[in-house]
Amino acid sequence: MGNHQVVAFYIAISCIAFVISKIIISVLLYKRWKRKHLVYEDGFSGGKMVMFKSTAMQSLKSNVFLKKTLKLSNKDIIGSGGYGTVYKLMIDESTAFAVKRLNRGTAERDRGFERELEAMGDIKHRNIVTLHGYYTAPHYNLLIYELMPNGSLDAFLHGKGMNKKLLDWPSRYKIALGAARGISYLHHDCIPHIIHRDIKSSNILLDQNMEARVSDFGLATLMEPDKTHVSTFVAGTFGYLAPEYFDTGRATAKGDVYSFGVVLLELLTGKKPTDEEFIEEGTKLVTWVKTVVEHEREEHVVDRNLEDCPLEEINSAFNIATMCLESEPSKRPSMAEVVKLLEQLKTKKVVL
Ligand SMILES: Nc1ncnc2c1ncn2[C@@H]1O[C@H](COP(=O)(O)OP(=O)(O)OP(=O)(O)O)[C@@H](O)[C@H]1O
Repeated sequence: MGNHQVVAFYIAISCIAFVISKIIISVLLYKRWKRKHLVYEDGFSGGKMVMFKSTAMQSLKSNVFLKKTLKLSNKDIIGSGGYGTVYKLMIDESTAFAVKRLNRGTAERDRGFERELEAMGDIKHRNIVTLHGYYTAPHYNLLIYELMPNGSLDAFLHGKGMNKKLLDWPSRYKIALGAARGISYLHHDCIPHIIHRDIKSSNILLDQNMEARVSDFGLATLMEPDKTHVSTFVAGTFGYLAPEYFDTGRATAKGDVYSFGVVLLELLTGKKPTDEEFIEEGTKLVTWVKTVVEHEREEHVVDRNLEDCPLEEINSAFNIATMCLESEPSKRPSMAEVVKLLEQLKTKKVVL
């Protein structure tokens, strides 16, 4: 064999080895995926259900689950948002799930579904709602979550009639700290890091122990490790959006910090950032509170139901909110720092 033939032989061997190794890796990855997921094809509607294996799902019979999911109707609705309707799926006396239906049709809706799967697929954290699986059919998609029996923080604080319930300061503090821990996990511990982009009180759900769980990842954006921002179309909810995001469309972790600051103000004042009273006056909850805090008159904005609570703690919480709401993003603390500040507030190590 001449020199050229030897080189060609080695190149051919390397190529074949490369292709075989790729095939083996793909098969192993697929096997791993199959081990973690249960897939049910529904021949009737042309849909496919994928459930993530977990202890909660272990005892469920696939056909019962699929049948009940497909039978959901208006009487099962427990909430609705701009992107979809949420249903309560009762499997038996002791097992229930929340199912969010997203109608297909626009690219943006399909993207929201994909984003939610990309961001939530592998997340397990006590302050983030667990996604148990999904169903995809030609005209709609379903996301299957853990059911949060106490609904959303928004309904607790601003619900009408029976839905509005009184929350004392220890409960509000626990919710603030839990939500901060959930967002901090997304920002600092997930690889790639995740920016939520729609932190607000209706996306903070409450479990049976009134522990906060961050939900709704329909706008979430994964961050490449070397990036500090992602340019997107401006989305989210008026009243919670950071000013720089509104102006430039650059989504950063500091934008979530700002939105968290608004939620903290909501917990302290009991006021809704999207209240007509603010919109009519052409102002915002943030501007109103900042002016009052500057004059050290926090007691004028504190929710009446918190009037008998430790003033020192309330004032420190106001100061943490003010830090999160700095107009200059670099002056805002990171979510990890916010968690520390909130923890120190209770142990009284911090005087802000
Ligand atoms: N896992 C869940 N358990 C219990 N209730 C839920 C769950 N997920 C959502 N909900 C209820 O459904 C409501 C609507 O949720 P959804 O995420 O669709 O909309 P939103 O966050 O209120 O608004 P938007 O999607 O427009 O930002 C929530 O406010 C909550 O009351």
